[in-house]
Parts: sequence; C-alpha cells; structure tokens
Amino acid sequence: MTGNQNNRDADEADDSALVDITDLSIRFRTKRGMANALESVSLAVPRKASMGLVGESGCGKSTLMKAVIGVLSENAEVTSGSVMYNGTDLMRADAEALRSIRWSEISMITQSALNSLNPVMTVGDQIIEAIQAHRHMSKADLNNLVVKMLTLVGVDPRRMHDYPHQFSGGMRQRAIIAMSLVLNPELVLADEPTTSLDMIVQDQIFRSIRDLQVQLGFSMLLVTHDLAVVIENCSRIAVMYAGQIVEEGSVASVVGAPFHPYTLGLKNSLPSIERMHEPIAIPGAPPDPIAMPPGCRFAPRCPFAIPRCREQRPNLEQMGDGHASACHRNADMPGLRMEAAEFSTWARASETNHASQESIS
Ligand SMILES: Nc1ncnc2c1ncn2[C@@H]1O[C@H](COP(=O)(O)OP(=O)(O)OP(=O)(O)O)[C@@H](O)[C@H]1O
Repeated sequence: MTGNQNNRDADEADDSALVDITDLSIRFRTKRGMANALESVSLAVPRKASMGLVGESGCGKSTLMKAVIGVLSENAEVTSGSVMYNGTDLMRADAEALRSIRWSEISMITQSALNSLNPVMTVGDQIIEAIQAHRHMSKADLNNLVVKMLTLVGVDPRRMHDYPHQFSGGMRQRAIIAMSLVLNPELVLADEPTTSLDMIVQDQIFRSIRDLQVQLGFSMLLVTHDLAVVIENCSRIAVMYAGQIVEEGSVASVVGAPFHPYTLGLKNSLPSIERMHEPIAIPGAPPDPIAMPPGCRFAPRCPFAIPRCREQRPNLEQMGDGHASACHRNADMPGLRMEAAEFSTWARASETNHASQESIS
C-alpha cells in the first residue's frame, strides 16, 4: 500500500470539519479602489485529511490561508463571515488568542523556505526558538525534540548546527516543515510548499508530508495552482475562481467528473493519454478584482455561457455525494464534458467573448 493510499484511508475515518469557513468576504483597500479578494466563501476543512485549494494566480488562495492563520495585511477588511475553529471564531478572536493558536494548533508552510529562515541562526536554534515561543522545556528535551523532528522530515539531525545557506533548497524546505510540525498542530496550511524545487525533490517532500500526516494525524489545506499535485496528495478539493469557490468535493468526483467549466478548463492543463494534442490553456485572464463582472465571474471566458450567466450569479449547488458546483449549466455539463476537452471549444469561446467585449465597449 502506498503512503497516498494510507493517507486516503485516514481521510475516510473522520469527516467532521476541523475548520468551518462560512460566507467569508475580504477586500483590500488599494490606490485604485477596493479589491475584492474573497466573496462569500464557505468551506469545511476536514479533520485528519488533506484538502487542495486550486485556482489561477490572484484568485484569493493566499488571502484565505492568511485569514485562517490571522496574518492578513493592514489594508484588509473582513466584510462578512466567520472562520470557526474548535468553537472560536478566528475572525473575531483577540490577538492573544490568535497568538496561542498560531503555530501550536494551526501552522503554515510558505512558498519560499529561503526567505523564512533566519540566515544568521543555525537551523536547530530556529526550531528551538519556535518551540520556546509556546512551550517550556529543558535544554535536553528541546535538543531531543529537534533531533526527532529533523529525523522525521528526513534531514540528518547532525546538521542541526548548520546555517540555512549550508542546506540545499530541499533540505531548507524540510527544515521549515519540521518547524511547522514541531508543536504537533491540528492544521497545516501549505502555500505552494515546493514551488521553487525541482520535480524530483518536490515529489520526495510531498511523500514525506503524506507519511508524516499518517504518523501525526494533522489536517492539511494545500494551496497550489497545479491540479496534478492535488490529485496526488489530497482527498478533497476546492476550486477557486476570482475570489469565489466554484466547485468543491472529493478529488475523485471533482476531477473525475467536473461540473464547472473552469474546472473542466483546469483539467485540460493535465497531461492526458486520451488527448492526442498538447494541454489546452484557458484563453483570457481572470477579471480585475476592483471591477468584477456581474453574474458568473467566469462567464467572459466560458465556452458554455448563456445570457443568464452574464446577469445572475450562480450559487453552489449540491450535485450529490458532497460534490457542489456553482454553474447555471450544471445539469447540462455531463453532456458537454467531451466538448470541453476539445481545443476548438476554447478557441471558439475566446473569439465569441472577444467579439461580445468589443460590442460592449
Ligand atoms: N495586501 C494586499 N493589498 C492589495 N491587494 C491585495 C493584497 N493581497 C492580495 N491582494 C489582491 O487580492 C487578490 C487575491 O490575492 P491572493 O494573493 O490571495 O491570490 P492567490 O490566489 O494566492 O495568488 P497567487 O497564486 O499568485 O499567490 C488579488 O487580486 C491580489 O492582487
């Protein structure tokens, strides 16, 4: 049995939510106006499982993570919603409560390990510092814990006295993972944790994370723009587009039989043995967060948009088996999936939408 299968078995064991995000809307004050980063996002992060959060750059993935761990920037405004964790609404908790939860219960692995390690402190001392911020321990216990964590993440513990520049990129990322797990958190927020690493190291690190998850039992919310990474590492998936969740469910159901045209478009970016041609990119770009279109935000790029899509915002609709999709054409999608895998469908959409944009302006 592979680590991944183990992980999925653990996922099936408990399906109650660890974090419950309801109707969360966040915007940023900018010089150009208010940027709508998240609108009415509702999401249940499962216990002892991995959920992937996918979507193009700027769709609000990092904003959602930062809201959960309480590190939104000064110019952010939470205009609605709650993030419930063990009976506490993290959107309304005071700074002290958030500080005690951060790292010990909810931790984060960020995009760039290089920037998050202190270059003038040894790796071991940085892990010790992370522990001491929350726990009192003897020097011997601290040392033992650092040795245990480095071993768990696959770094020779004798390297604890090295400085970050003496570590390879992959080792630095492993050190960051050790630091984020050392207090045994319930939830790990992983924001593109392997982006700067080559494919082989990326794969090794994800394999370690999956093994650690089985041993330590934490949940993971994994942010990525790469659908293949979610397929390999997660049991659930939420697809985001322009600040909204457009589709959500088990990976098997959402990737196997998507309803939302945006998810179908993302799926075309995966290498496929059935498709004889190159992966198909979704033409066009996401909308400006300062001037979001009315109706469905994906309509301007969608090959299946009908007039209603440009006028009325679709709500997430349950399609069965915990699979939800926000599309006015959910009922038609099973019959359109083949068409959505064709290059010509997206090329046609690009021409039609370009023409309708010109006629508006
Ligand atoms: N501090 C900020 N000030 C102003 N606008 C911001 C700020 N942070 C994020 N935004 C805007 O909010 C929207 C969502 O950004 P966010 O970083 O959450 O997206 P993302 O999906 O994580 O993107 P990426 O994959 O590139 O990291 C974007 O339009 C972004 O420009």
